[in-house]
Amino acid sequence: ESISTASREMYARACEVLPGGNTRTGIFNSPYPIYARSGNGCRVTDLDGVERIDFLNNSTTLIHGHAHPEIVAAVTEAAGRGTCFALPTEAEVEFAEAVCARNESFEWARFTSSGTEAVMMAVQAARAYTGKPKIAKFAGAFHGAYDSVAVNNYGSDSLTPHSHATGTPAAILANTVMIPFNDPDGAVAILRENVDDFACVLIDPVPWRLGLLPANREFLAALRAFCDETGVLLVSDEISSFRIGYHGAMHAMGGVADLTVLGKIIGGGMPIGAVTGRSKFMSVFDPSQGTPKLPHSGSYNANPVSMAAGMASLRLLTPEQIDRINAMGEQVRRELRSVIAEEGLDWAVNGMSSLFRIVTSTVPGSDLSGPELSRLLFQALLTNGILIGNSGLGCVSTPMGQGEIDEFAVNFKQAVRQAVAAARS
Ligand SMILES: Cc1ncc(COP(=O)(O)O)c(/C=N\OC[C@H]2NC(=O)[C@@H](CON)NC2=O)c1O
Repeated sequence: ESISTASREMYARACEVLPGGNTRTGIFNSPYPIYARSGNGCRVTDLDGVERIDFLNNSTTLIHGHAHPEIVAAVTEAAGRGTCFALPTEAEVEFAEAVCARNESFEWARFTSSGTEAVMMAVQAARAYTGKPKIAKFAGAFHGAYDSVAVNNYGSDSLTPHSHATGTPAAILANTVMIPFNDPDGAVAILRENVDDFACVLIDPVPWRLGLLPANREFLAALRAFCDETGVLLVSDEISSFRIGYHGAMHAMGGVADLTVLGKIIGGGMPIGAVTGRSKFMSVFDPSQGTPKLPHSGSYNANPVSMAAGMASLRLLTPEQIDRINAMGEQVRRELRSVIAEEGLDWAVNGMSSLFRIVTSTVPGSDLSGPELSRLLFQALLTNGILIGNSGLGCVSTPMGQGEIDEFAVNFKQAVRQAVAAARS
């Protein structure tokens, strides 16, 4: 049934000028997406004026929700003094100081306008520093649209490289090696097969496309030991997982990376990406000693509006706030699990800290499994006042309180029943 008349009409209009009316694959939903009109705190309103609690927060970007007054004030003030310059600004230095203060391995930082670009620059920095061509990534893990890493990034554990970007040259796939997650012996054995060709290992310590299950400490220790022994760089992509602790995901799990990629929450809702890490590796970007090994420009790199929004976002993200949303995240996972148990379903609710992911049945052949059921659940939640990702991804934001969690639990029960009924009809 039509969830939103205005969105359906807007979608028809969009299809005249955008491929499939879309400009971001991850948020396309058939028969048409719901269009946002506005957001305020932890609630988002669509073109029909329907309000929902936003447990997706732009795929976990908006850790302080929509239109946080301090972030809006910072953006407005910065924009009023000029949105971008072909000159560096104090805002870039101040924000780099704030980012580097988050983790002792963040000696130098560098900014981009998206996480995808930051992953690309981190991989290129590893290749520039080591002179080696190959990179290793985990089968199924998502790291954005850069073609060297957009390989096996939809959750499959296949170790055979395949790209979802049709037409990616074989030479790209030849330099991207798949290794198995949380399998120290399996991963290190594959790495040793081409040890002299590797620039880096790229890991998201809490890979949400792999079900949002964290890397275990032994696994991280095995990767660190391999990298220390061989000089292969360990690159931690914490674009989504940095929020799990004040010093980031690797730190929270006892690991140490050589380079760390950041994005999403550090930008306060404005376009952002960052590469951080040991100065010896980051030196490939340094132009002060002559032509850098790795030139990297970008018209909006470190633009003062993103810097100001990022400063406000990090300032608001105190250890106390992180502890509070992490406790709420634990409560959300507990509430959803009890609903699933009451309904007699074998679904899982994974995640840690303020992140969660609802994974429908993993029993092979179950009629209540797979992406189709996740989409039915997503649609049912939309008609029950809740927004989560179409793959079951969600997160808690700082404007939330007990009321939102209680409302989610009640509406989730209704949505689960509707989704199961629809799956069985
Ligand atoms: C670990 C990781 N690495 C790199 C990126 C890319 O950063 P971006 O260019 O700033 O989007 C991301 C970005 N986003 O992941 C979620 C993304 N992927 C998606 O498929 C959909 C998920 O919707 N449920 N929407 C999204 O925004 C990431 O999580």
